[in-house]
Amino acid sequence: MKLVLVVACALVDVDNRVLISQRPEGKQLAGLWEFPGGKVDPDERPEDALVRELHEELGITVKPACLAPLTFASFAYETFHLLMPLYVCRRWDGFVTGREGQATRWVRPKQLRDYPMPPADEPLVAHLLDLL
Ligand SMILES: Nc1nc2c([nH]c(=O)n2[C@H]2C[C@H](O)[C@@H](COP(=O)(O)OP(=O)(O)OP(=O)(O)O)O2)c(=O)[nH]1
Repeated sequence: MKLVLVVACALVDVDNRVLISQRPEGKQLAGLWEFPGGKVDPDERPEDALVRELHEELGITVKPACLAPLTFASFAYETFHLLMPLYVCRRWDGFVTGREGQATRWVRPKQLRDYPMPPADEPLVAHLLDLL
């Protein structure tokens, strides 16, 4: 099966809340809450891909050095296998705005389970609860 590399980020604010965003209608997994991020382009460094996606999706500027690896998801979807490193980031410039029409929310770690997420993401929540 095709392996797809997607990078994702848990942005954490000063109150230890985590940013999630809702996948827009029309996309695969629409309506589910996910960590911002996206596919790594061929020849692109994962950290650079995440910096690019965070800027495109949320309008913030992040330094690659401010991305700390936390854990990863490995999940077999029907048509591809997702491998998704999850980084944590506590420092960025700018204000978070859903630039692609997506809803965004700052959520306390304990409340993450109240938001339906893609199946690949569910095991990640425990790691955030441990960390935060
Ligand atoms: N960004 C992100 N993607 C996730 C998460 N969990 C999860 O299963 N995914 C999946 C959904 C998509 O299949 C893929 C991310 O790709 P994407 O958002 O860049 O691409 P897409 O399918 O929306 O659209 P496209 O670029 O193929 O047009 O990873 C998550 O927490 N964050």
